[in-house]
Amino acid sequence: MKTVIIGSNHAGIAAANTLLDNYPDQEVVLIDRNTNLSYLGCGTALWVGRQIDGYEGLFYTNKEDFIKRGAKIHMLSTVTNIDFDGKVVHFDNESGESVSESYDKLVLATGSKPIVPNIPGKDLDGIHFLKLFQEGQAVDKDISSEAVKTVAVIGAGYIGVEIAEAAKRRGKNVLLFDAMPTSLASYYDPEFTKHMDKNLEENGVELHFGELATEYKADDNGRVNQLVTDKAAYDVDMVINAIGFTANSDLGSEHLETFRNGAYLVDNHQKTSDDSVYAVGDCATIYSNALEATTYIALATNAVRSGIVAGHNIGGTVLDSIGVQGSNGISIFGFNMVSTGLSVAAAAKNNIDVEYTDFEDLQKPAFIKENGSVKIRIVYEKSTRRIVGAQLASTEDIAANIHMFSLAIQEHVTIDKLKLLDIFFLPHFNQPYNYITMAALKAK
Ligand SMILES: Cc1cc2nc3c(=O)[nH]c(=O)nc-3n(C[C@H](O)[C@H](O)[C@H](O)COP(=O)(O)OP(=O)(O)OC[C@H]3O[C@@H](n4cnc5c(N)ncnc54)[C@H](O)[C@@H]3O)c2cc1C
Ligand SMILES: NC(=O)c1ccc[n+]([C@@H]2O[C@H](COP(=O)([O-])OP(=O)(O)OC[C@H]3O[C@@H](n4cnc5c(N)ncnc54)[C@H](O)[C@@H]3O)[C@@H](O)[C@H]2O)c1
Repeated sequence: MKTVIIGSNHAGIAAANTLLDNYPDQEVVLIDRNTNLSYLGCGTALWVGRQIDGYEGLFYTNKEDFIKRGAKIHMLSTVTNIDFDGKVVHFDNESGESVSESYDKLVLATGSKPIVPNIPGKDLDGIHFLKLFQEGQAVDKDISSEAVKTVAVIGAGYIGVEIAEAAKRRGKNVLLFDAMPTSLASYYDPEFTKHMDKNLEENGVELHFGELATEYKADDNGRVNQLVTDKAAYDVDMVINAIGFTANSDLGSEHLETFRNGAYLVDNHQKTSDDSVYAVGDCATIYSNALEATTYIALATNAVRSGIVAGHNIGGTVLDSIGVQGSNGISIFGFNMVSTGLSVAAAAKNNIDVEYTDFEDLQKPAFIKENGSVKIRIVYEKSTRRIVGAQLASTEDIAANIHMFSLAIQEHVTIDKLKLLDIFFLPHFNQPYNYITMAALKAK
């Protein structure tokens, strides 16, 4: 059995690893247009902001490793066309020749592409995106220039907020814009984002929310020097666009069924509408246990798990995807936020009638000196009382809490089941009347 995988980043790599590690008879071919594989984009802001020494540690595998394990891998090779009936993938290889690979099974792991703001001046010099390693290098180079004093970041989602912090850490004036009235509006309710907004402001990031970029203007050399919005004009030396990703499904969208954003529609084996074709990671849909529906969530964590599921099903072991909660986290200037499932705002947008319960308390008993306050919100469906989301914010390390809520959503746990849940107590870590128990007990 020969499997061709198009795209060898997180999702494609996970599918390839699963096949190579578990099914020795499988012939695996990887094709990718990039020079590198396995780049952890999550490290870009850490590297650009000089919180880590360099980018070298941001790759976890390479071409040679796949060759050693018996796979064939074509890097710098762009797939131009797929003959789904004849089961052949056509691509331009590293030498520029048009070549092909036949397949028994095909895995589409072509990921996502940044959404481009469609405004005048969008192609000027000094305007960046932040997806590929090479784009991270370009941003780092520009930020390292003395001439760049003011950086505008368009989009205050995860990439925008993280790179705004990085640019600030490099001593730049940073202007952060978003169409929404707060940062991180897709992940948290305003009661939580207001703390992140305050944190950004206190650290010198200038916030411009509810303000839309309408034009980028250039100097005589064709480099951006002004950002015009629906409210004002700002002199800037560099722009970073981060207004979200969309699925990169150009190769198969005419042949395969797709979701409303163009992502390949897949079943719980990651199989598309073509029996021989699987799709994984950011180019595919995913099942949300909170929504109880198919949706689109571009995250590396989902990419890895979907690659594993596809790999096993292709290899011959039936493995059902268990769906996801879209769990995510962010840490900015020492302030941490994590969320899973639906916020109250996201539930409303999806016509799910919810209640929520909030609580705020110190992480540890007051007699412990190093201690921060934690704010928690648990969101549950009114009719069934199943938990559909949770959000936490603190200067404390609260990250691991969210995994429990992720499992609760996956397993349809009700808010009432959480009230007397056995949660250990040790003053080094938490309180006997801890905020999870207290929030659950307070639920209406
Ligand atoms: C700056 C940044 C920070 C992030 N931080 C986090 C984080 O902290 N946590 C998290 O969970 N997620 C994070 N993400 C999201 C995460 O990186 C993506 O969800 C993940 O990369 C998706 O993996 P993928 O393999 O599906 O797709 P991609 O990473 O998009 O890879 C797709 C691959 O397909 C190749 N390809 C596409 N078309 C073709 C073609 N025609 N021919 C050949 N090859 C092709 C591309 O070259 C690429 O290598 C971050 C993303 C960015 C950009
Ligand atoms: N910490 C993490 O887990 C992490 C880090 C980086 C990226 N990612 C993932 O990568 C993907 C891409 O990240 P992203 O930050 O580009 O997307 P995002 O969806 O997190 O944020 C996009 C932001 O852009 C705003 N926006 C949309 N259109 C706009 C417009 N015309 N003008 C101004 N603002 C506009 C939205 O309101 C939103 O706040 C996401 O799926 C994200 O979850 C995750």
